[in-house]
Amino acid sequence: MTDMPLLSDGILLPKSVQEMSMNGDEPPPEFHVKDNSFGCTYSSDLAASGSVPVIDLSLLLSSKDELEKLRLALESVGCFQVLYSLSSKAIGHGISSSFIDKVREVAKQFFGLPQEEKQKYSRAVNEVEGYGHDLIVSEKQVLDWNSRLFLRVFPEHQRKINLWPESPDSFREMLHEYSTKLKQMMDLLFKAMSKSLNLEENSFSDQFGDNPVMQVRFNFYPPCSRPDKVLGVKPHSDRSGITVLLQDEEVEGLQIVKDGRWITVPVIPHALVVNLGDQMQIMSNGIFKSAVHRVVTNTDKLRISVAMFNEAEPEKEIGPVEGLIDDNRPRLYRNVKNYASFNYECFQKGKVALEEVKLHA
Ligand SMILES: O=C(O)CCC(=O)C(=O)O
Ligand SMILES: [Fe+2]
Repeated sequence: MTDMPLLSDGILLPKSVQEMSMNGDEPPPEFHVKDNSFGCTYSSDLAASGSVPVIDLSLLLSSKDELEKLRLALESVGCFQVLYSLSSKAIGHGISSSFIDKVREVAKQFFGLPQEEKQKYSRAVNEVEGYGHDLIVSEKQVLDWNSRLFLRVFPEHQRKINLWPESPDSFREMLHEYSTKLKQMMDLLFKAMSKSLNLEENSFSDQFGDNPVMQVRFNFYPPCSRPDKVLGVKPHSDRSGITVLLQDEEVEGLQIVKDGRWITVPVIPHALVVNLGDQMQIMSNGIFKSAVHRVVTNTDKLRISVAMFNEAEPEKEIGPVEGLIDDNRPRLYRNVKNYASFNYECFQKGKVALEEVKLHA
């Protein structure tokens, strides 16, 4: 690692994954997966195309069966796909397939810009927002084979608009519209999740506060010559309440753990993937599972995904909802504030945040 630039709190490899991919370079050892800490062996042989429940958003608040399907999905894998209808009127949140095509197109155009242009939005040291790659912050860390653009979208007054690309032209407008629509969808999902557990509709959203944080992450995974050794994203669970993920329109790569095995989340037209995050696992007193997931690489196709995350206002304390604590199910987690920064501290120490907030009997 001698000729790598040394930053005050992290090391950046001299070449971006995009450059290495274009040159056909062998990924350096910093990217090689050795093992993982989630009890699943890293082996692509284990990955099977398994089923992930598909839920119709337009039925969620009116159909008991659909609500039951949601609850079962969240109690088992913490992941489902949600169909947004082709007709925007049918749902009310106004997501049409042509708008989804636009989001994908704009994301593709951004990642297709020359490196110097994208560097304009590159993040400052120790600041998570902006365009960039993994920094090495600990010796044990294995790097992810991706570039990404990470931005805060809500609360609106906290947007760092100078980090929002000016090119392509429609980027900012698209992102504002996309995040507004997804906020509505997340509100609806929070209500449905409460209802599915026989709780008051606002049980989860009240804990998130009036101005919950929302962030977006545009992920770009270039082809990789060693998919047997290198992951697009290592196994992790999201720190969010929920994550709504727009997968690439044709290239699969996302896998989740189901019954101790990795299964591929298939690409379904007109569907968004919903992953439950740690904050919802905490608020549901462990009834809902934060989905453990990863992204695999492939040798010849690039893949783009767009992940939208919500989290509680940092100064609000979150914890298990009272109605979900009883003698049979004692309180599993302590209350916690600012889970985002707590999660990052744990990551730097090689610890799992969700384990650290667990109450041990
Ligand atoms: O690219 C994907 O499918 C998933 C990305 C992901 O897990 C994340 O951004 O947290
Ligand atoms: Fe994730």
